Amino acid sequence: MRAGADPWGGNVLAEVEAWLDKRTSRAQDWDARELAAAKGQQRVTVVLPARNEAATVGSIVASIRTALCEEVALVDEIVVIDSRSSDDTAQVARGAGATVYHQDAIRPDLAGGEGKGEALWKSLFVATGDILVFVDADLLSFTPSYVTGLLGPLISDDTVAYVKACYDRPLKGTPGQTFNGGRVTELVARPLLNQYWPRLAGFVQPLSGEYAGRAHVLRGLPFVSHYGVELGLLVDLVEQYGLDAMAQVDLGRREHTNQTTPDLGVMAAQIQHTARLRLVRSGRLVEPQGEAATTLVQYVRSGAGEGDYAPRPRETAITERPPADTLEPVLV
Ligand SMILES: O=c1ccn([C@@H]2O[C@H](COP(=O)(O)OP(=O)(O)O)[C@@H](O)[C@H]2O)c(=O)[nH]1
Ligand SMILES: O=C(O)[C@@H](COP(=O)(O)O)O[C@H]1O[C@H](CO)[C@@H](O)[C@H](O)[C@H]1O
Repeated sequence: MRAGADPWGGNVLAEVEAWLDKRTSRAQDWDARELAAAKGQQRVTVVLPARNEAATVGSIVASIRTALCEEVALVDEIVVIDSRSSDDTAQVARGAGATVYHQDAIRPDLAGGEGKGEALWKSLFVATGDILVFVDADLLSFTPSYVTGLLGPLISDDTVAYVKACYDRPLKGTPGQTFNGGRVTELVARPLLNQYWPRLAGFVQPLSGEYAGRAHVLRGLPFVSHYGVELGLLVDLVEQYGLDAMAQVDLGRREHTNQTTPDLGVMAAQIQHTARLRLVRSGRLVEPQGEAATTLVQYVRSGAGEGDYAPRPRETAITERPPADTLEPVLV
């Protein structure tokens, strides 16, 4: 982050200001061929969690395979975790060159996990990379520079454990805007992080679905289910490894298949539950009256007549998987 005079005006911690200068880079700062030469014996796995992404997963996988496996030997493995898709995500991903696993077929002895966080946690049991790069499978703006940029800080600096993407996030239907996307980021995650974890206030896109980390670090962390996974990882990483072990890379622009606002309401609740449970765990919040409600009642027109609405209860409870390294391996 190239700052002139202090643009922050003392509004962020001095540690964050220094971190932004030291640990922020851009995708164009990193060259795939130079990284391929520099990575040495380290293996790189790109993991795509995918639920009903047949329309987009194939082009993302093919783009990575062509540019970063065939043309430049930077990526060693492309894994797609089929997260209970009802379309032909798995077939499309396999046809594009990915190794596809169904999330419930990985460690079936460990039943009961749900959502994106479960898909990512299960990937830890099958990905063979020393460095894992996570990329959403619904991206409409993907380029191989997303992967190269995320790998740059990790391959070039052993003291970096985790790298998060940042980018402009336009939202369909609001031309000319660059920050209307990331609605849950702007309305829920960023306020929560600024209030309770100000050391994380330097992450421009704390919920971005593109990030990378050292596999042994990720296997030592719990994974929150559903959409709590990104916030949970950020909080646990800064508390266990410190801010200086984390970096962010500007990938330019990110467009993806946007969910509806009510569906993002469920995501928001899951993220709020994640933050609340981290605050309770650290003793910063006391819940005298027991658990917070996990049913979110939304409303739809009942169709019966003016003013008639039907409640639409949505479950927002989260669970958490323990660090993968704490589990006994199973003999197959
Ligand atoms: O239960 C789930 C929910 C989501 N995803 C994947 O996680 C990524 C991000 O999810 P989504 O696009 O729903 O979130 P958004 O980007 O809209 O916030 C996408 O590749 C999804 O296919 C998944 O693997 N399992
Ligand atoms: O950043 C956000 O607010 C949400 C929703 O983005 P949009 O409002 O649909 O652009 O998207 C992210 O959040 C999820 C929860 O952490 C991540 O899993 C997604 O990968 C990410 O796209």
